[in-house]
Amino acid sequence: MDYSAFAFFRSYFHPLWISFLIATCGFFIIKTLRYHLMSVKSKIAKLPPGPKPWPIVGNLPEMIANNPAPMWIFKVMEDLNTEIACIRLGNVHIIPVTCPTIAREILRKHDADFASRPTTMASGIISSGYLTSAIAPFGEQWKKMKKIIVNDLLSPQRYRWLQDKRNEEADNLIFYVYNKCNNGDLVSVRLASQHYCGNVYRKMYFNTRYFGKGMKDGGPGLEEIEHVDAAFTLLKYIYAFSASDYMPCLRLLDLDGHKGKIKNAMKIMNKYHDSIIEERIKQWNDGSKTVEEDLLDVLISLKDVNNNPVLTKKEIKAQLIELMIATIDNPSNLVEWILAEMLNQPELFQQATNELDKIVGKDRLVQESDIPNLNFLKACAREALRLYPMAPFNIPHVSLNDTVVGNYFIPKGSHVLIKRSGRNPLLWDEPHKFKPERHFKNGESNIVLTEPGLKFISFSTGMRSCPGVKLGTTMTVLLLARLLHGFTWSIPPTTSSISLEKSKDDMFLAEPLVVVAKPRLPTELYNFSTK
Ligand code: HEM
Repeated sequence: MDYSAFAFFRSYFHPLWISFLIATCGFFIIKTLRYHLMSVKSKIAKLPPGPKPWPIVGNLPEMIANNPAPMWIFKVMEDLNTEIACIRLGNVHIIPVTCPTIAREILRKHDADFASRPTTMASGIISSGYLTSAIAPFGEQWKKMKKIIVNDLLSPQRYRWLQDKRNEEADNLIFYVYNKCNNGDLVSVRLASQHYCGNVYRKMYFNTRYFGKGMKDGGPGLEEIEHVDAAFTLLKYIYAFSASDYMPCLRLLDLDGHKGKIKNAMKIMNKYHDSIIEERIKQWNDGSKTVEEDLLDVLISLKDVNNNPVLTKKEIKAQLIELMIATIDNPSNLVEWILAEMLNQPELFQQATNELDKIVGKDRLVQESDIPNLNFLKACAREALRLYPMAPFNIPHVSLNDTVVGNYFIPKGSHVLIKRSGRNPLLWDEPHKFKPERHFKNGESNIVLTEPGLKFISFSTGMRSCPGVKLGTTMTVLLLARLLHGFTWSIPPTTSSISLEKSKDDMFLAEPLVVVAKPRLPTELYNFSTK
């Protein structure tokens, strides 16, 4: 054997090479076996139980006859006594899931298999053709936008950078409610909460509270009310089971009127956003703007390695609309429900204010830095997430592969809908009762709003989970804390009790909570010169 042949032999039979070869072969053998196992399993496994579909239209007739669709789906599951079902709408398999164990199997074990989103009429319009992150199906565009949201908009440094803007809006909330009290007006908790969330959003992204002239009492003007209402309209219709999504031949007809409502709401959003975005891009291009002052500046200034803008104007516009929907809905809805529950259980008010007076005292306003110590308040927010989520189902996940879950076959392309509220009597005692103290049961001393066990869905888990945990928690808890620390709340004399009835066609309280607020802190704490 000459030297080169020996070297060849030595290099190819080096133990490292052999280990590498064994590992590679092992990997491919396991992958192939897993693939075969899955196809065998999927041949054996059956679809989850569900109502018998009609030819072509599937269960669409029943869905249309039983509005609202989510309630009908829950009823179908109850009648079938199942925690996972299969309902066929047109040729789409809808897989509703009400069981945390199966939810964990989907969002943890098979996370990558369920990492896509449906393409619907509404989501296509709202995201300008899937240019955004939450709505976009799995793919390069989703990866690009999610990375920007996580790294450039919601990073810990950015969160600290935006603190003054959030503080201004927390102060403005107190100022506005105080002015209402002083005028002897009742306070709409819904309006105050939604307005606070809208303000935080506008301040963070557009560096302004008002799109119009503004209001002296700190409240919303017509423009801000229109802006927030448009966002809630988009939210209401984005995944609203429009028949035309399952029967494309109906698309042109807009039979349920969803398309018209979405287009109107988009017109309003664009009316307020577009001119600001366009003017700002111009200012950066002509050099009249050089310092980043808000997140719109951040998005415009993102550059690739060749110093070209990372985002197009269209992408910025679409992403800002999606972020508005993502930011404002949950905190305002949760806080309205919490106050309604507290008005019916005054001892909860007492516990909350005891905590606030102990941690914060009465000679300053509650701040973001107090949140880690406000465990009872966080337990209230957690309890509201368990009972009163903003939507009946998590944002739909779409399966990218044939998969077996809970021993059932889930075909590629299925829309998986995981129930958000957690009211299973096997997991919760008195499941329908608002009992914040249940979250301290296991000696918990640091309450958080996340629920990785998916006993209810708060921020979800896995690849498509919410990147806004920190901001969402801060906005929810600070909104609640400011309202409870700054004011004593009571039922108007003309009302006997607060109804906890849920609205018929969405997840809000049926009637907006309009109640009496009285200042409970020294007068000087309410005097702000609002910006
Ligand atoms: C209390 C407040 C909030 C709650 C309860 C909440 C909850 C959720 C939930 C349940 C999802 C769906 C996860 C899934 O598909 O499995 C989600 C997605 C998302 N949220 Fe939030 N969210 C909150 C606040 C925010 C905020 C403040 C932002 C950003 C500023 C945000 C941005 C997003 C985005 C971009 C997604 C889509 C992620 C993806 O598809 O990859 N959220 N959120």
